Amino acid sequence: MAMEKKVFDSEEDLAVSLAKYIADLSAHFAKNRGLFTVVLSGGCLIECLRKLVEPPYVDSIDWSIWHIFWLDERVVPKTHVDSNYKLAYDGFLSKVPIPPDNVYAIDDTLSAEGAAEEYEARLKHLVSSKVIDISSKSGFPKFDLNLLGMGPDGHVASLFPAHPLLKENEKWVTFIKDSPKPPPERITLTFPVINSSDYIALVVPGAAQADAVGVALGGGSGQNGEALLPVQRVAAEGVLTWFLDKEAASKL
Ligand SMILES: O=C1O[C@H](COP(=O)(O)O)[C@@H](O)[C@H](O)[C@H]1O
Repeated sequence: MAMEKKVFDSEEDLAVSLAKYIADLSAHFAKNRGLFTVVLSGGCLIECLRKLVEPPYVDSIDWSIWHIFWLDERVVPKTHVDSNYKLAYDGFLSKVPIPPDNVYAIDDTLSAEGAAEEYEARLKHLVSSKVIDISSKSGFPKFDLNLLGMGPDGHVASLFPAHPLLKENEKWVTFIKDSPKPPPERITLTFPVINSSDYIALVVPGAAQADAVGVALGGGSGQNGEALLPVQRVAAEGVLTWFLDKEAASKL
């Protein structure tokens, strides 16, 4: 796997560079695949996408090829303030002409178990219809671009430090009922799926994440060499790019 680290003077500069990175990948996949599968997380990520919904990108990107998925979701209605769908819709999806049929939200009418099973079944169907590729290396679904955030404790998606779900290596989608960060019930893609992505952007602005960035990029590990933080388990089949501002990078 190739890994790049970009550190920006400000969160504004990070957002500008992230928009160009995503627009370039969209053009690349438009040319090579005719489709662009993009996974969104919640949290700060959506705010960092704000330059994509402005000129020149809002008018120059071919939004018709985009297919949108969620990295994780909270078990709440789509209208709830904690919903990652609502966050993405309000801040991004409502501002760009992605075809509504290409937006694959996690079902908010089901239990955590039910929603995870239903999303995995939907992903399998989309693999059969060739919207999503399968990784020839891992056998798991391979998204074109996975846009990840990271919490101050180093969690990514709804995969938290020292939680047994970190080691899930069969399911594509799973659920958690004891998330240390509220709300407790969530649905999440698993590490084998995340790590089969062609491109991953780890978008981490702000001083609150500095300690975790310091451990992750400083190579900190536990007694038996195991990763201390969930974010240290992130890898991409293609390229993993860290987008940091100088506050987030202050402990490097
Ligand atoms: O709970 C969550 O947290 C992570 C990180 O959020 P951030 O606000 O620290 O960026 C987020 O990526 C995930 O999607 C979300 O459900």
